[in-house]
Amino acid sequence: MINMPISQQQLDLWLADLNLIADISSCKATLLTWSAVDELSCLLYSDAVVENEIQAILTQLSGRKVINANSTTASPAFTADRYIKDHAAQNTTILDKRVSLSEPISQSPPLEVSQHCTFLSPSQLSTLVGKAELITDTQLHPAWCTCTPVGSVIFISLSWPSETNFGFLCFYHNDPQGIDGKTFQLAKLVGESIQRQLADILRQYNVAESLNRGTPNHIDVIDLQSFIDSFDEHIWMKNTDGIYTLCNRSVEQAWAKSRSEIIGRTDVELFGADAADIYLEGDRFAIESGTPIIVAECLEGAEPKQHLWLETLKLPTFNATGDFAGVIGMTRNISKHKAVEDQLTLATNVFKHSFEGVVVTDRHGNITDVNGAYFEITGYTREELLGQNSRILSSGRHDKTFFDTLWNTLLINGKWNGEIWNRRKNGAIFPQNISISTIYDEVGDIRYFVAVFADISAQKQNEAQLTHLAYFDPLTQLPNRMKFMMQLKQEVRRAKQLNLQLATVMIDVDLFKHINDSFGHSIGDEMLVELAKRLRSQVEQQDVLSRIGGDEFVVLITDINSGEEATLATNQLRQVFDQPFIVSTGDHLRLTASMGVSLYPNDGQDADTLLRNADAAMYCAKNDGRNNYAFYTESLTQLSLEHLKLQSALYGAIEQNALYLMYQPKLDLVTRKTVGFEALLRWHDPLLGLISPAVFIPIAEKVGLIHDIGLWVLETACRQGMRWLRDGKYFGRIAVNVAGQQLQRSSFVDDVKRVLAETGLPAKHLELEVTESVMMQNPEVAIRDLKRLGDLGIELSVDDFGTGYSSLNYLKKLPIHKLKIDQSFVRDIPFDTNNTAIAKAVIALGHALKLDIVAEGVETQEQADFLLQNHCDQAQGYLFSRPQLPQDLDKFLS
Ligand SMILES: Nc1nc2c(ncn2[C@@H]2O[C@H](COP(=O)(O)O[C@H]3[C@@H](O)[C@H](n4cnc5c(=O)[nH]c(N)nc54)O[C@@H]3COP(=O)(O)O)[C@@H](O)[C@H]2O)c(=O)[nH]1
Repeated sequence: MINMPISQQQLDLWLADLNLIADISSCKATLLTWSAVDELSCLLYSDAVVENEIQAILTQLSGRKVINANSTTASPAFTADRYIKDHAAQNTTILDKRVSLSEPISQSPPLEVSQHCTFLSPSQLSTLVGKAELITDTQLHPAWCTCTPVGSVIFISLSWPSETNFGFLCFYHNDPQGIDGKTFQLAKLVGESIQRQLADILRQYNVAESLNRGTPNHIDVIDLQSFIDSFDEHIWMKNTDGIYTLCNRSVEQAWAKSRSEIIGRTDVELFGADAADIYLEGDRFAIESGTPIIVAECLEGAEPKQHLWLETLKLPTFNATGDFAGVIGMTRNISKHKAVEDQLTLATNVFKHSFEGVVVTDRHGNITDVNGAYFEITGYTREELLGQNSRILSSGRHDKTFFDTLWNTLLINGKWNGEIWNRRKNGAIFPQNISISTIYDEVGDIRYFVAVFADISAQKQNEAQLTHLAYFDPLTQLPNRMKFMMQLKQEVRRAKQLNLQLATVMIDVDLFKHINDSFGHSIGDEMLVELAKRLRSQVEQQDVLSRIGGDEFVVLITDINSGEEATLATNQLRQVFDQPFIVSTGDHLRLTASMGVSLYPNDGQDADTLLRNADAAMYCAKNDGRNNYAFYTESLTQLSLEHLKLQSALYGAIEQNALYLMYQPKLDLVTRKTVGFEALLRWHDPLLGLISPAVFIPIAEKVGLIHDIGLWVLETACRQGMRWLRDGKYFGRIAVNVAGQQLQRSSFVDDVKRVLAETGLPAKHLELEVTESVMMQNPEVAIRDLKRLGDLGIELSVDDFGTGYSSLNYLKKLPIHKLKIDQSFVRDIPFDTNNTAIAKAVIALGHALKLDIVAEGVETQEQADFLLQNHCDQAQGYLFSRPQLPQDLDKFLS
């Protein structure tokens, strides 16, 4: 601030100038000044000026409330606003030149020193009055159109030499075009004159100040050299001709010249013309401004960090009579300061441009600074945040303990890192990864906290998606096995605590593979999605439904009180299969499922056991003919363990030659002659021993090995038949058992043809035994395929007849030749009246359909006699022969 008294005499002169121009140009004039509190007021005005005109101009130029509009006297001490203007640095070895205008000390109050502004040459100084504008018609000017009653106006800005604003010189007329270019020229002349007088006022003030200090005594003068030599700073003085008259030891060292080489010389002589120009320009500015200035210069080193930054204070000095006596210079090394400043700039830029949000709070958590990223992320403006407590962002997601731990860690360790959910201005909560550091003061007290955070919403979303993928089935969106197990474990814990019961229901869709094979996987997927939907609709909200495998679902029923309730719930689940599934092809497809139920706590105390036991029960249901459900019993555990062992052993059985065939003769009951042999598969595992096909065939079907095994049996049996044929042994037909899955395979007929072709066995020596239930599973397909096989010359028999449900309608359509009465009906005949009746009925039925009847499992003569008496055609059983290896069958071969 410049706080300078202006004499009444000076004000009178300026007023005279104003009146003169006003008279000559028939206009009105006013001189406006800025006050210490940044308010524009009227200092002087010419005759005929009216108050509301000044008011309008003041309002226009200051754009704010004005004071003292009609004052005609100078304020004894007024100040001017700061005016800062930047000029680009000149491209010389002196990289940066700045002039800081330190103003002289006034009487009262003291002036503020070090107002920084850009260095200006004397010629540039005159441009301070160049901020002049002539507006010939205020009504046509967008900024001035409201400034009635002023019609035309000239305004010229005035400054102190330090570029500190002084005020405005205004000439105006009430009419548009009332002011012309000539008045503008005159006005600028008056402006320049006032500008020069302002510089004189400042200079005179300085001289008066110096005189006030008194004359230096003799001792001061003689000790001057010693005095200045004691400074590390370079101190020198040049006279009015620019000749060095004084320098200290630091100058001699820095310039590598002795005092005698410096004193009496000019800058041109010492440093050459180019450098001298720059130095003298600074001197001139100090001289013309009459105030101290600071020039910063950089002496370039090889690398930026070797640059030497110097700052020279240039003070114009005056003798006792107030005449200019020369310039004193004091230079100090500001490289360290500059480095700190650079670091500060760098830190500021990092703060400003960081992608991470940065917030600085005081030790009470009140926000003192935020960077751009911070308010972009939070949605608040800087103004809204400053002074607020950082709690403003609190989402309410974290409890008191969380924040207690955070603050304790901060206080003890000085830093904390973690994830916090905060709330944006728009209310949305978002996760952030945040690092908070404590900043201490010199005595170790907490001064600030600085928090740097990244918005990790996107990362969280990705994580959530990955978690969803890890825990949910993408097709049905149901929890997967992993998620189900977690929930089951949790529910078991809860059930333990609250003494509750649970039911785990394993659901396996029967023969779902055929849907995929026959209709394609996308139809299969459609059905699974629909099935998931139907199952969901049957379970209670608190129950858990999960898809744990391709066609396997599991339901956890949490609220049951007894096994009966579990039965009810399971039956309800079964209802979802009642309706056909209408797929996108328009087909109405039906599904059935086998279900197994295990109960907590009876069937297992933990999640793994419960699931395993539900699985075992489900297999039991499956083995019982599918489309069924079973509850777990303890014996199932042992069974499923054995199944598992067998299952893995079965995979290597073919390669290890552990499979072989035995043959059981079939005899004509009348002639007792051999009519054929049934090939019966045997598996002797080196570790598990002899395993019955009744046990391992269903396992082979379950694990998908039945096709390979079935083909192996067919090939082996056909080769045996060929061997007998080659040996000239008559054997009738070799009967091979066909599993349900084999027959359902679309390539089955072609496989049989290929085996016959490869082995060379004529079809007339082959018989295929298909169980009644397999034929009835898909009678249309069975009729089609069996017919093709029959057409080849192969005989077909219905195995285990009587054990399943045969539709007579289909039976008569099937291209079959024989019915085999199941051994369960042969047992105990003729003594068991039921079996006797059934056996008779089957024989009658078969004969009615023109089929041969074979009784299996004939063990006694009574059975054989009964069958013969009742016209059964053929028989096989232990009575005649057990299944034998081929080499032991010679007596049955003719
Ligand atoms: N898909 C295939 N199934 C096959 C194959 N080989 C056998 N099997 C089926 O396994 C079941 C058990 O067979 P197995 O243990 O061989 O038992 C058969 C005979 O050994 C037995 N049998 C014969 N006579 C008597 C007797 O007088 N008493 C008595 N208790 N058992 C006797 O009966 C079974 C004959 O079965 P069947 O096929 O119904 O004629 C069985 O279901 C076989 O079908 C194969 O390669 N593939």
